[in-house]
Amino acid sequence: MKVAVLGAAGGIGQALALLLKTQLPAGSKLSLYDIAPVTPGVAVDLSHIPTAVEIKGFAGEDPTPALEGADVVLISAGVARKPGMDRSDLFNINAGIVRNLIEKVAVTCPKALVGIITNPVNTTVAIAAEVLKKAGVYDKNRLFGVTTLDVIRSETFIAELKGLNVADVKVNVIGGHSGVTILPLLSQVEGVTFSDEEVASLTKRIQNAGTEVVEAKAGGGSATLSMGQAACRFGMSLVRGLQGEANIVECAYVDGGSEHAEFFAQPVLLGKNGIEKVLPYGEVSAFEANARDSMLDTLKGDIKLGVDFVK
Ligand SMILES: NC(=O)c1ccc[n+]([C@@H]2O[C@H](COP(=O)([O-])OP(=O)(O)OC[C@H]3O[C@@H](n4cnc5c(N)ncnc54)[C@H](O)[C@@H]3O)[C@@H](O)[C@H]2O)c1
Ligand SMILES: O=C(O)C[C@H](O)C(=O)O
Repeated sequence: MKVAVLGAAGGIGQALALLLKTQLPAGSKLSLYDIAPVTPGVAVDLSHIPTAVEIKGFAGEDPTPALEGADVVLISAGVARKPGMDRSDLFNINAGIVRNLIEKVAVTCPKALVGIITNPVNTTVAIAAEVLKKAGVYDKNRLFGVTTLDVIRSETFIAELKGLNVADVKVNVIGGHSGVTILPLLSQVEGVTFSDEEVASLTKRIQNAGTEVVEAKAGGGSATLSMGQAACRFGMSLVRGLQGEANIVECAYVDGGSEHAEFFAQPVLLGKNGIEKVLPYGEVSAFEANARDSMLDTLKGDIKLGVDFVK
């Protein structure tokens, strides 16, 4: 099993690489790539951790050596928000970065499962899909926008509010990954009830949680450590699915034939070929149905921006 992290010298990349070095199955290979010259050094640093995961780091303009033979590629390369910015403000820089990296993925490891972390996810995933289509290697079951941070935030905040053991809290988060497009399905959480006020305020907190971190870091970036954990959880789920483990389900932003939009975050069953099955997200409350329908213009606009960028 080989996992490549692109953007590996960054805040997310380093945290993710550390977690993968300690959690990937014995015998795995972990390859780190970033334009930053420090990247081989990051790999040397991590290589001193005693796990049976072989790690190599690559810097420079060409990610090809890091991508050769990769089964899973996780991409966090690009710039992060500062206070006052929206995720869409990152489009101008990150769109080109994702396009260029995916062009290399298409040539070097077209069968890899690709998880896109780089924002704006609603748009960068559409960019990746168009690039892969252009190269003739698009497989909708192998491309994912990583929305796991919305899921772990929801689990954490629900457990805090209701005094639950966070390990017992499971929640689907559907839609996309920005503002109103993030929709936690609180009505489905087992063993708790929420008042209307709690639903409204908790939904808002989950939707604005990225901004909560951006403001707290006061110009020093956005979520990196919680995102490293979220990306590791998602990456490990991809790996476990590839290894044939049963019942691996995660919410992700995928081209899953949704009736709502070309890309939509919802639960998917993972397996040896990526998505084995797109799962229904279940019954929703009137509040959730309204929030879902109201987000669609925004989400479709975000997707169109990505499609038009490549066309
Ligand atoms: N999906 C999510 O839930 C989520 C959560 C948090 C952050 N993000 C996004 O992830 C991205 C990275 O955030 P971060 O905090 O790690 O930023 P960061 O600035 O700490 O790291 C980004 C890294 O990307 C590298 N990079 C830039 N251009 C590159 C290229 N062409 N090839 C390879 N590497 C390149 C930089 O050198 C840097 O090391 C941002 O776009 C951020 O908005 C997404
Ligand atoms: O908010 C951001 O800009 C980063 C990330 O998308 C997050 O949700 O924390």
